[in-house]
Parts: sequence; structure tokens; C-alpha cells
Amino acid sequence: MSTPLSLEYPLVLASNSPRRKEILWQAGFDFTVLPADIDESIDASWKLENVPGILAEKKAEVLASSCNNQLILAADTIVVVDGQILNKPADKQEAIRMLQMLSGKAHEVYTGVSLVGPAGVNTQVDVAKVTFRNLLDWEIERYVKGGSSLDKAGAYGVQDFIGMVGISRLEGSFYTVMGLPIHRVYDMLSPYILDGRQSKLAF
Ligand SMILES: Cc1cn([C@H]2C[C@H](O)[C@@H](COP(=O)(O)OP(=O)(O)OP(=O)(O)O)O2)c(=O)[nH]c1=O
Repeated sequence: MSTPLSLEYPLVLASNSPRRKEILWQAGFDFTVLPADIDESIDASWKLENVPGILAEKKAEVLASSCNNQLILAADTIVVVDGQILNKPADKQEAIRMLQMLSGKAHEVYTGVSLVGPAGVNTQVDVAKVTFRNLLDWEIERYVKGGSSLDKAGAYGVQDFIGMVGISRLEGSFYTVMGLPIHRVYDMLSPYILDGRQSKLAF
């Protein structure tokens, strides 16, 4: 990566997810990682599309109390099929069941992002619609056997084998599905970006 973007305050990514780290880094941000462990249980009164925003904000707030004058960024992803939330599978059997549910139809992926900084709290949710073609049993088994479905909402990674060969249509941002809607994150961070404030387009 070339020189990272300059920010007015240090940026902290409140996440355990290697994918979120990779996306934020590739977009040009320099940051430290400080995972926030919160109770991720969902209250039945919450509207489904609000869930990832509420959880992302909880993750950011939990760190913000001990990080003054810093920018705390957190995210949360849910997969929704036929009105039902699919979280991370508990084991390989559940991963197979989830992929069978997703096979041959469309579902939504909602990723919430929350930024807590000196200017206040900004929380947004981005949605993408993903369509899987009919997945063959051996393809599902091969993918799940490999082990990379277990730490992912809905038991798949858009960036993995099953996403690469099985997704026939994607409406929305690839990065929203992967766990961080970077176009939204960039927009949320832009008031704090120092680069370009005196832009002269001099090359
Ligand atoms: C649908 C999908 C999810 N995922 C991942 C993104 C998230 O890491 C994970 C959803 O779980 P989350 O609870 O959103 O995140 P996390 O527990 O992994 O990390 P943290 O809370 O510390 O930020 O699934 C993919 O990598 N690719 C995909 O296509």
C-alpha cells in the first residue's frame, strides 16, 4: 500500500474479523485493532434490519468509554433468508443446513457499521442482495469440510470457493457481504481525513 490516509485522530477497529481488517487496510487506512466483546443476543422487539446497526454501535460504544480522542469503528453482519436470521453456524452440520437453505434463491446480507468519535456517533446499515444458483451436495460438503464456513454469518464467504462459484447475482456492495461496507465507512470517516484539504492536483 502507498502512504496511508492521514486522519485527525487515531483510528481503532473494534473487531476480531480478519476480513474487516483486510478491507480497511486495502482502502488506505492505518489503524490499530482492539476487539470488543459484547453480548450479541438479539432482542425480539428489534426490527430485523436494525439488528446489525444496534450490535455494531454496542461494540463501538464499549471501547469508546476508554478511548478518548480516538475514532472507534465497529461492524456487525447478519444474513437473512425467508425472514429468518442466520448467524454463524455452531458446527459443520448446521453449516450444511444453512447452505442448503441458501441454495437456489436470493437472500439479504445486512452489515451495520458504527463510528464513535469526537464529533459523536454515526451508525449506518448497508444491505446487499445475494443469489445462489442451485448448489450441489458435493460442493456444499467440500466447502464445509474445508472449515472456512464456521466463522461466517450464513456459513459462507462471498470471497471463498462457494461464493466464487455459487453466487450468480449480487446487488449491492461485495464488501458489505464480506463484512464491511467500505464506501459507507469512507464516507463516515471523511470529515476526519486530512488528505485533500488543500488539494492542488499537483503531480
Ligand atoms: C456473509 C459473509 C460473512 N462474512 C463474515 C464477516 C464477519 O466476520 C462474520 C460475521 O460475524 P460478525 O459477528 O459480524 O463479526 P465477527 O464476530 O467475525 O467479528 P467482530 O464482531 O469482532 O467484528 O462473517 C464473510 O467473511 N463473508 C461473507 O460473505
